[in-house]
Amino acid sequence: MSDLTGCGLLSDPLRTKGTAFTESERAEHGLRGLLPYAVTSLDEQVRRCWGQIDRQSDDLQRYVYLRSLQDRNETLFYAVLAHDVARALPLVYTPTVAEGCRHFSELWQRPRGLYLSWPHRDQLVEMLRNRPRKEIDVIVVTDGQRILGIGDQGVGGMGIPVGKLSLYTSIGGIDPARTLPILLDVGTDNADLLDDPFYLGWRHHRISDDDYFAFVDAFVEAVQAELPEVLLQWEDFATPHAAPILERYRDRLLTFNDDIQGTAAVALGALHGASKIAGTPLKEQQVVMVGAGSAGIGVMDMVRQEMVDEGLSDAQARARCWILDVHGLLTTDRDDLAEDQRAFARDPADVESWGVQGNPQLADVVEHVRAGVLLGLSTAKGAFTEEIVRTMASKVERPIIFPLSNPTANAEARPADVDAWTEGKALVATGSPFPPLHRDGVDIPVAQCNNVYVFPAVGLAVTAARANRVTNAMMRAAARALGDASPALADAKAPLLPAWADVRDTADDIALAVARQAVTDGVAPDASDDELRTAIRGTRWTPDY
Ligand SMILES: O=C([O-])CC(=O)C(=O)O
Ligand SMILES: [Mg+2]
Repeated sequence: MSDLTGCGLLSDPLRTKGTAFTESERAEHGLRGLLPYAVTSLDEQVRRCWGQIDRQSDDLQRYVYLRSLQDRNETLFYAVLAHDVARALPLVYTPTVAEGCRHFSELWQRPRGLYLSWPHRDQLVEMLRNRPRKEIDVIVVTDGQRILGIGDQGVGGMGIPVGKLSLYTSIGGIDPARTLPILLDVGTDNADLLDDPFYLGWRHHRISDDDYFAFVDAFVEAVQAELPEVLLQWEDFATPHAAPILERYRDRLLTFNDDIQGTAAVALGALHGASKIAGTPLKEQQVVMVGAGSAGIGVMDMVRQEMVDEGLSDAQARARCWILDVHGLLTTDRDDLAEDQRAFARDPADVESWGVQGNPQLADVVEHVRAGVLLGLSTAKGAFTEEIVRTMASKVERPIIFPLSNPTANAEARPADVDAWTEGKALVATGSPFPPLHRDGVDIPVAQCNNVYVFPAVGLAVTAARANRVTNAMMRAAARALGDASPALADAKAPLLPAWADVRDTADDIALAVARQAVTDGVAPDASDDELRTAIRGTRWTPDY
C-alpha cells in the first residue's frame, strides 16, 4: 500500500479499491466516513459495473463509461474486462474505439498519457520526464493520421494508444502502471476537426514531411535517452510514413509497427492453421495477393520469409507469390511500382504463354496458376467474384480465401458467399467482423485477423525475456504459435483463430515462442524454456486488490 491517505488514496486509480477497502484499511488510511458503510468484494464490484454497462444507451456510451472507470479504478476496470472479454473487447477496442476517436474532443474528461505537440518540439525531453510514472515497459504511439479505417483524427487518435494498451494489460498482462500512450500532435488535415470549436489538438494543418521526420527523430532520441529499454509500438501512421519510420528505427531500438507487422503475423498465423488443414505446406502453395499497399506487401513478405524458413530459396519463394494492384499483376516491365512492390514484380516471360493482352488480371491469374491461397488487402469490395472463387475451388481441394480488407463494407467477398460457392470447402478468415457461417445447422464463427492476437503477446515476450529488438523471425514465431492454436485443427467446424475468450491463454503460448526466438536471434539474454516460462508468469499482472 502507498503512503497516500484519505481522498488522495481514493482518487488514485492505481491504488484505490473504492468500496472494497476493508474496515481495517479504512481505519489505517484515513478513509473512515469517506465511503458508505458496506464493504464489497471485487467480484461484487465487477457485477455492479456490468449492470451499469448494460444500462448505457449504446456502445459509445458503454465506451465512455469504461474509459471513465479506467481513470477511476484500474484494477476494477481490468477485472471487468476479464469477466467477459468477448463482450468487453468490442467496447474498449475495435469497432467502438473508432467512435471514441471521432468524438474525442467532445467526450473529453480526464488526461491520460502524453500529448507531444509540434509547437513544443523543443521541450520533448521535459514532456517525457513529466510522464505520470517513471518505469515504463510499453509505449504505443500514434500521430492520428490513419486511424483504423476512418482516416485523420488528429489529437482524437489518442483513443487508439489508450485502447491498445488496455489490451496489452488485459491480454498480455503488462502492468498498467508500466504502460504509456503517446500522441504526436503534428496537426490535422481533417477539415471538420479544424473547424470544430471543441477541437483539443493543435489547430493547424499537418506539417511538411521534412519537419515531420525531424520531429519523429527528436521524439525517438528523447525516448532512447529517457527509457532506453522500452518497447515502442507505432500505430496507425499513414502509409507514406509507416514503413519509412519502421525501417529507420527497427535496428536501433526495441520497436515494431503493429499495422504492418502485427497484422501480417496474424494473417500468417491464420494461414498456418489453414495450410495444415488443407494438408499443403505454405512452400507448396501458389499465393495470390490482391492489394499492393504497405499492408499487402507486408503480409506477402512475411509469407515469402516463411517459405524460405520452410526450405525454399528466395527465388523459389518469390516464384510462388503473385501480387496484383488496381492495374493488374505487378510485372517488371511496369514503371509505376515502388521499391517494395518491385521486389515482388513478375518477369513478363512468366506469363507470356497465357496469351493475355495487357496486364493479367485476377481472373487470368487464377485461370493459369493453381492458386491455393487468395488474400485480399485491396479495399476493392467484391473483387473475389463467384467465377474467381469457383475457378480456384475447381483446382484445389481446400482453397484458402482471406478477404482481409477493412471495414466490413470493403471486404473482397462475404464469407457466406465464399462458403456457398465452394460447398463449404474454402478455409476463410477476414479482416473485419462478419456474422457466423451456418453449416449443417451449426453456427461457425468467422476468424477475424486482428492484430490483437499478436501485439499483447509480443509485449509480454519482450518484457519477460528482456529483449532489445523485435526481429522478423520473432513475428513469424508469433504467427506459427498462433497457427498452432487454431481451433480448426481439432474440429473442422471451428474457426481458424481462437475465440476472443481464449485469446489471453493463447498469448502465453505465443509469448513463449516469441521469447524463445528472441534468445535464438541473440536479442535477449540466454534463457531456457523453463526460465522463459517462469519469467512470463512472473511478468503477468492480474487485476486483484
Ligand atoms: O485496431 C485494430 O482493430 C486493427 C488495427 O490496428 C487497425 O485497423 O489499424
Ligand atoms: Mg492500427
